[in-house]
Amino acid sequence: MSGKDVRGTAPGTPPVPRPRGEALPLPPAELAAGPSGGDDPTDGMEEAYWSVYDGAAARASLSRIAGRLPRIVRRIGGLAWAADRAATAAVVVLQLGSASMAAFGLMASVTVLHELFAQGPTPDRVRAAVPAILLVVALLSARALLEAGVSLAQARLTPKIRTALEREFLRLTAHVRLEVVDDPDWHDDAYRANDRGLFYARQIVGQVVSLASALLGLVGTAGVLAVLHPLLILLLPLSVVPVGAAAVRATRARFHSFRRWNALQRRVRVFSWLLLDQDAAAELRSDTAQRALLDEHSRLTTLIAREDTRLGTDAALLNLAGRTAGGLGTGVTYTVLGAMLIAGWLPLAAGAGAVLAIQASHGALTRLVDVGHLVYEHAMWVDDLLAFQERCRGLLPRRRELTAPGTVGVITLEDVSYTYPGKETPALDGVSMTLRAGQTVAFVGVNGSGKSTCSRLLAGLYDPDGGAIRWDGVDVGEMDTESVQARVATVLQDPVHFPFSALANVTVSRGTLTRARPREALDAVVASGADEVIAGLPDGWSTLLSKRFRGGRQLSAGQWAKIAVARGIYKDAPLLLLDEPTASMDPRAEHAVYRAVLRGARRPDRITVLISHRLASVVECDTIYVFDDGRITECGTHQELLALGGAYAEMFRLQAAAYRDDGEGAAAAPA
Ligand SMILES: Nc1ncnc2c1ncn2[C@@H]1O[C@H](COP(=O)(O)OP(=O)(O)OP(=O)(O)O)[C@@H](O)[C@H]1O
Repeated sequence: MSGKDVRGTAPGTPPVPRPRGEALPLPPAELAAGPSGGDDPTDGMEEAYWSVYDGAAARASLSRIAGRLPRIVRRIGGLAWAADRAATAAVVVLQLGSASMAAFGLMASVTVLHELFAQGPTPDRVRAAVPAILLVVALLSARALLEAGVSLAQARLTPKIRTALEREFLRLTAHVRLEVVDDPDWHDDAYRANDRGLFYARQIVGQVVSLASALLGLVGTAGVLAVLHPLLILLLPLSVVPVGAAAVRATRARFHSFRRWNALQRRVRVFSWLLLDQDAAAELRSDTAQRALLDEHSRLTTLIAREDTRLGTDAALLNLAGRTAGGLGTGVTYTVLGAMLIAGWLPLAAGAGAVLAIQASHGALTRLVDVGHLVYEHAMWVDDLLAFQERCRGLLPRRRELTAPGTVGVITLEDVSYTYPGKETPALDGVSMTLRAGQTVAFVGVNGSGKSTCSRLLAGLYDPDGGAIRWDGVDVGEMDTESVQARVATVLQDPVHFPFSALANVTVSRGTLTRARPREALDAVVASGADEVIAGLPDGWSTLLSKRFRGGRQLSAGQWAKIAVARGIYKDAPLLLLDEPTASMDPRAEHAVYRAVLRGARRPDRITVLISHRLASVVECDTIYVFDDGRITECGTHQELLALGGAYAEMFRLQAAAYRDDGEGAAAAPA
């Protein structure tokens, strides 16, 4: 189709770039700043789908919590075991030991009381009680030592679990397919998992240990009570269950609240970040936009504060109701105990021992309910984090035995189409082309015509919905995705400004910040013109390229562009994609880059694709593809396309006219 208008437009009737779609209506005079401050301030904000699968807390009852706790403990135990077996075993053994000491201590205390309440003169009774008192002291000391051991083992275990989870979380989020990252729902999930899941993962180990300690303490003291009189055990729940129920209700309310407020919090963070961000600082000031942003930030935080107060008030009232009911329960317990003593069911010494044991059981059971609900709540966030990680595992790029070859002779696109998730019209629609090693090709066309999308498909960042991309006849869809990405170097117009040294900014394209190939690094920076930039830095290659750190340097946009081109060249890939890399460079620098990658240093084993709006820079390309509305409408050499007199010829003349120095300039350009 060389030299032809693939839409069949007759030469001489140039399809001048035109606006697409309906005529745009006037915008409204007033803008909604965001969610309103009505009953539900998240009105109008999309609820993320994560809330659908994670509504368990809102329906939590005591029995449900009790039913789930064993599974949670097993899960956290599994994480702990995987992180550090020795420390996990130590926590379990020492915890069991500490609980036994507590139970024996209580029994010894009952013996002390028994001796003190026995018949006979007081000095004799005290003397008789001394061995039991010494035993109590010894047991309590042993318990303190064992608990210190638990804390030490826990201190070793907790950071390991958190680090392992965080590492895995970042590994997964950094590797999921690119279109996943474009999905706002995924961002909600990732934000929540990062903000809450990782945070609670650190706390939950300690809480599970406290839960186990409370449970073991309860078993011990209940055992002591059973020895004194079995009826006493039945009285216990009276005083603590109401408190626990109130705590569970408060948890449920908190969870509801967070679910509603997650999206809002994220919005607040966006404003805080914009107000803090160094890159936004200059524009913020020149637009005098600080006040508008601060106003919106303050409006949102006021809504959040109001909700926090409502939540706190509800929790306090619930707590009060729970404690009142709990107090009544305790009153009933002691009344029954008194009645048992009066009826002679219990000797006085056993009654005093029972008071001690009831108090200890009461404490243990309250702690159990309290920590149990915390563990239940926090485990949901940890579960949520683990579920998110699991979901990310299903969103990773394709893994295959077959890897992309180190060199490629011909890349073909056969009728390739691609539609972005959530969009109805395709960004690429039936694109075919052949790219040969040693060639430089250009993609040109109006904004939004599909050039970058096509280059992202070539780079293996997206998979086509239809058609195929082949490397020397082999479908890329059969190859391991990351191996394809590793064989393509992409340079973007807005490259990432890595806050690393100048050298690491170049070497990062080969996946390392610490190792360099000196000769190749130098060649790459010379080719891109970054050599002069680096030579002008105080510490040369070692200069940190970020003002955020002491001693760091800030580069200009054009200087960053040169570094980015060097990074692309240094990757030494068989396919080099340059997506408007020179837009911010000065004319001399741009010229030098084109000399390096397009003319002088053209490599026989490399395919170079250049996307550019400056048509003067694509003149020497072997083939120029003209994109329009996701399709290729023309292709050929510069001369062929000029002769065709289509969209390319029109755009070229338009730009050329702007450079004419006869004073007519743009006025001479066709309308
Ligand atoms: N990440 C994305 N998610 C959804 N739609 C996208 C995304 N990126 C691009 N698009 C849409 O796909 C179409 C093609 O965009 P693309 O970036 O490929 O155009 P382009 O020719 O490179 O434009 P430009 O010259 O402005 O860089 C446009 O309608 C654009 O809005």
